[in-house]
Amino acid sequence: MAIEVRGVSKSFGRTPVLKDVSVDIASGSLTALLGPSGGGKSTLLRVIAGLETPDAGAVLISGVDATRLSPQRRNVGFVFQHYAAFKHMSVRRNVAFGLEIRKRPKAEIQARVDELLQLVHLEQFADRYPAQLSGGQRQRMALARALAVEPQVLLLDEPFGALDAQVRKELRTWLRRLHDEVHVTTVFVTHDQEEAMDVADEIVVLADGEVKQAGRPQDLYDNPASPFVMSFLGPVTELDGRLVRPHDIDVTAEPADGSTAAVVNRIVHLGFEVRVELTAGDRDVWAQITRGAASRLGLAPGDTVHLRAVPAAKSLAVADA
Ligand SMILES: Nc1ncnc2c1ncn2[C@@H]1O[C@H](COP(=O)(O)OP(=O)(O)OP(=O)(O)O)[C@@H](O)[C@H]1O
Repeated sequence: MAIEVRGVSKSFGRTPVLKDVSVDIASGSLTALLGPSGGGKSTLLRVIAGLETPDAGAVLISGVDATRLSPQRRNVGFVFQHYAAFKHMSVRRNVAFGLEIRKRPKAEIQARVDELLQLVHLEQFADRYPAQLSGGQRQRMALARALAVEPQVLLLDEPFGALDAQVRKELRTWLRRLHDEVHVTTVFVTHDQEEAMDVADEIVVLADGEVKQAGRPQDLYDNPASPFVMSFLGPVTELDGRLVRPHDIDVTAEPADGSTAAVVNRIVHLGFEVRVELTAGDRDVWAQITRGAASRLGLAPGDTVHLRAVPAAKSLAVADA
């Protein structure tokens, strides 16, 4: 179901946390709310869920004004970072919980829970207790529980935030696949741009309570609306007063039209790529080049080289920051 957030504002005391926020979330999409800590992501998610009431503006779910509806009546599933499972209940009972309180017939519950456990690859753990699962398995159980009642919308607040990097990566791939199977409109909060780029169809960049930009990951990366978005979505460096992506800088031994001389300080080999740290005038700058390019140039600290942004490079004036 599509979600429309229209002109939502919310303050806690005198502090505005959401300022006239409007967001369109397409039906069946997987959308990331991405931004720095304290930017208002969780608050926006809670407003969509009905756990917070906005001071102004509206939330429409599937075209219906849900602003004054209780969370229960919005038909949303919710998963938090520190998911609280029922410790004394088996995985199966945890997943069944929402269906049991809705007094669904036993056979239906059993069939649905089996299907969900399969979907989240926990069928062999059905009779374990939450304490006997790994963190990643517990989060998958939380997702199965949220999906059990067939929500129209799934809202995930840093669902993998507390897990280590490797498990996070596995779970986000898994979430993407799950979403491709069930297509429930999903919004997840993250402060990790790589996670957002990897998983989401759409990214909404939220900072200081405002939507800084929204769009497809590649579009935001290639055409950031501001230096803030550009630096939030990937590495940047400054060359001649402009922000550019370090992989968009050409490093040459000889000067070229419009190039800037720079002195090599340090060369860092990062597997396939090489990070070259330099000083141009009184400014630090870095370029990311391939191993092949680095060895062709025969770079060494103290060398003077010449830098130029490649012709198609996206760059923004630093003064806009
Ligand atoms: N119930 C509340 N009462 C008072 N202030 C709050 C409340 N909830 C959130 N805030 C404040 O609102 C601001 C935005 O918080 P929010 O949790 O929405 O940000 P966030 O982008 O999700 O950050 P994080 O990534 O750290 O979770 C913060 O400054 C926070 O301290």
